[in-house]
Amino acid sequence: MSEALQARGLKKAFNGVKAADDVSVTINNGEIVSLIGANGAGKTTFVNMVTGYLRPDSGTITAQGREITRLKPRQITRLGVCRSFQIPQVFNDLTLEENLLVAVNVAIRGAARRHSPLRSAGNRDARRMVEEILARFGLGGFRNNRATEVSGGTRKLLDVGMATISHPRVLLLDEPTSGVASNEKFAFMDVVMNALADDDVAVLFIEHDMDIVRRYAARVIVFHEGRILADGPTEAALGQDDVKRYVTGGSA
Ligand SMILES: Nc1ncnc2c1ncn2[C@@H]1O[C@H](COP(=O)(O)OP(=O)(O)OP(=O)(O)O)[C@@H](O)[C@H]1O
Repeated sequence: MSEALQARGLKKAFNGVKAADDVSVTINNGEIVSLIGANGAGKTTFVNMVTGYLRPDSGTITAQGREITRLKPRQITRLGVCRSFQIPQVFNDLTLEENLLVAVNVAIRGAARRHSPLRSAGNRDARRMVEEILARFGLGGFRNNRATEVSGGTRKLLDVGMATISHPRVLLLDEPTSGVASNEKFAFMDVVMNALADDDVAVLFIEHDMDIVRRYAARVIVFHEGRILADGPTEAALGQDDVKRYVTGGSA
């Protein structure tokens, strides 16, 4: 099956404000998709619903053909839909290596209760997994630094690395480049995309910087007032008149 994620007719209102108003999206395996839209357009609401942090008022969500609509975040993670947050969810007082060890052990413990190659992983496997992520995300040189001692970009790489521990089929990144210095953004995204390139993982990332969107996304989904204004190949979507008018201000 090529469908990694399918959302159908998602609706969510907060005190009468329609944060999602009949949102339907299908994402295929291996697609790199950017979610864009003005502040309050409904991007994070969509990501929160897909990852179980918010329950839609109506609509359905499936991942690899399996319904996940009412599952808890941890259950959804175990089914291969993982995320990073706008603010990195890392332990500031731990080193990068220790942060990864904690995350790997949580993943292994979760896997013990289901059919997963991680189920029988022991301490040595945990160490190997940590080494693999340190290498894949170019973090080896910072392994003994605490999370507070490294740059915003490095902390974000750690966060994204932690989100990939169980080799997700769908990875949602909420503003991955926020908090990354502007002169580091492209290098940061290069590392992230290279690290994910071999996994055939579908990547959805929320982004406000159209230079980043153009460079890394093959497809763009444009949110506006809780609805999807455009969904298609990057240049076609960004070139749409209403997208220029309501979202990119004609600059894209
Ligand atoms: N927990 C909540 N309680 C009340 N209103 C909310 C909540 N979450 C989102 N909203 C509202 O839903 C709408 C969509 O918000 P959402 O955060 O999804 O937008 P966004 O596109 O991610 O914006 P941003 O780019 O600013 O992060 C906004 O009007 C917002 O105020």
